[in-house]
Amino acid sequence: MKVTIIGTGYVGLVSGVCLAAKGHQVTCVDIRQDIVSCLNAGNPHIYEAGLSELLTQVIESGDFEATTDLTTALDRVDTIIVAVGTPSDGGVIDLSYVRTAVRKIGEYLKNNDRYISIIIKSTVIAGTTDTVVREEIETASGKYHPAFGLGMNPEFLREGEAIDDFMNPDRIVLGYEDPETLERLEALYAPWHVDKVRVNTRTAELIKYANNSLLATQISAANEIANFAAALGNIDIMDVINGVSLDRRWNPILRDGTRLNPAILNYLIPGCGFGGSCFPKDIQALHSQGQELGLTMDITKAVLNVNDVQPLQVANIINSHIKELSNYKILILGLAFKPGTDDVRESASLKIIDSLLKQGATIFAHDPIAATNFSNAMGTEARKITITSEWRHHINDTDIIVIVTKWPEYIDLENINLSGKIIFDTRRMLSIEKVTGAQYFAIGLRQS
Ligand SMILES: NC(=O)c1ccc[n+]([C@@H]2O[C@H](COP(=O)([O-])OP(=O)(O)OC[C@H]3O[C@@H](n4cnc5c(N)ncnc54)[C@H](O)[C@@H]3O)[C@@H](O)[C@H]2O)c1
Ligand SMILES: O=c1ccn([C@@H]2O[C@H](COP(=O)(O)OP(=O)(O)O[C@H]3O[C@H](CO)[C@@H](O)[C@H](O)[C@H]3O)[C@@H](O)[C@H]2O)c(=O)[nH]1
Repeated sequence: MKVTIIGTGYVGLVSGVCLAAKGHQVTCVDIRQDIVSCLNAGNPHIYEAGLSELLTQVIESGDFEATTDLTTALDRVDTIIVAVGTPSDGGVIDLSYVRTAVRKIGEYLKNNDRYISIIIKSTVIAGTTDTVVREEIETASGKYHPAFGLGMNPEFLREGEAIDDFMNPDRIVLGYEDPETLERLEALYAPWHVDKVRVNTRTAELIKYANNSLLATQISAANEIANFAAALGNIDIMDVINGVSLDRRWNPILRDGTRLNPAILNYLIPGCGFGGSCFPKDIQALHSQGQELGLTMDITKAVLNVNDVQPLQVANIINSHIKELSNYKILILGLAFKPGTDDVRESASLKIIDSLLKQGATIFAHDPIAATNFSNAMGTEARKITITSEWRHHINDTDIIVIVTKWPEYIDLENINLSGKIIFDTRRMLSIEKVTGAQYFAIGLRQS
């Protein structure tokens, strides 16, 4: 099947190469010529494990091409996927990229009588595809749905595991407003044999938000209890979480007496808050849409409130031992919002470094792949910190080491003599007993 994808970021590019690897002929469109040139040369502009190899493979098989030429890309296909960004504009979803992309499709349809299905993959608030998207296309084309098709196929990939998530999804949600579009979605995902959920587009949209919101709610709830444990003292929140997770409703006991160990139990680790390109903006968008509907959205608001201040726990906990940080050298390990990605959007490191700089600390910072993106995100403030590619060289020279991103290489800290230092493990990466000589700090742990 031939398919065009508009927007070639984390989602559009990963979807494009994976659909091509499954045998579809994919054209990816982006407005940025630099991205398109890199992709056609086989070089992804983002980091994802396995992406580079898969891109080379699908270019060589002739199943993948990138272009800035939307018209030619539309000439080739009857199915278009829209995967442009939907950032937050002061807490409200910014649909301008989606509007622009679908308006251009509408302008194309004005002079073209083929039946084209437009499928939104971008995360958009419930009711967007069957109102905003439909109206943009109708206004620009002068044609009315169902003269064209409308679908919504939310994406659930996690950065760092994006290829594997796309190739082996938990389920595929096929949102549709007309039977022809459902047929095309079925054909597109025919190579995948997993649970498929067939619903209208606004249900598909809300499945995406509910999924992210319920995960984020659990993170904030766990973080609040972690802060409680630390405030009371002499409790390690990990012992509490372990105790709770033996409830059979969290972790069922199988007939042979073993446990099911659901993935959520490895996922949920109290720390310095959720970041990334999705949770913060999506939870904000859900909150503001709920308020527009006249709802108070109290839980959603609380999830955001807890998360906003959670990175500041790092400075707070350090300050409970050291009041004045201006003579201290601090090494921040990890700048990406999570391991396996170079994405720094809403990374906890941004807030942690900002709070420590305000106290006059000297900051060294390391990330194996996200340092350049982080520097760009900090802007002129980046001049106030030293970004290093050799974190081990700075150990002797620093007083406090803060692990913010769980990059596997930082486990080496268990084998390094850290005498006299503070190690702050915000991701519970290290075994406390293996940290030699250092004072071990973590969220949800205050040893008396
Ligand atoms: N990043 C993730 O892990 C993830 C996972 C699931 C869903 N999503 C959702 O998918 C959407 C895309 O996210 P992303 O992280 O891939 O975004 P991104 O910012 O990485 O990529 C968006 C791309 O769209 C391009 N673009 C913008 N307007 C365009 C236009 N009119 N024509 C062609 N290209 C255009 C941009 O140049 C950019 O390359 C968002 O709605 C996001 O919420 C993201
Ligand atoms: O107990 C936890 C678990 C996660 N996080 C943080 O939560 C954020 C999100 O993590 P994760 O879900 O692994 O990464 P994303 O790549 O942002 O993926 C989420 O957002 C995507 C975009 O919507 C969805 O597609 C995925 O299903 C959803 O997991 C990261 O900052 C994590 O460090 C915590 O702070 N504590």
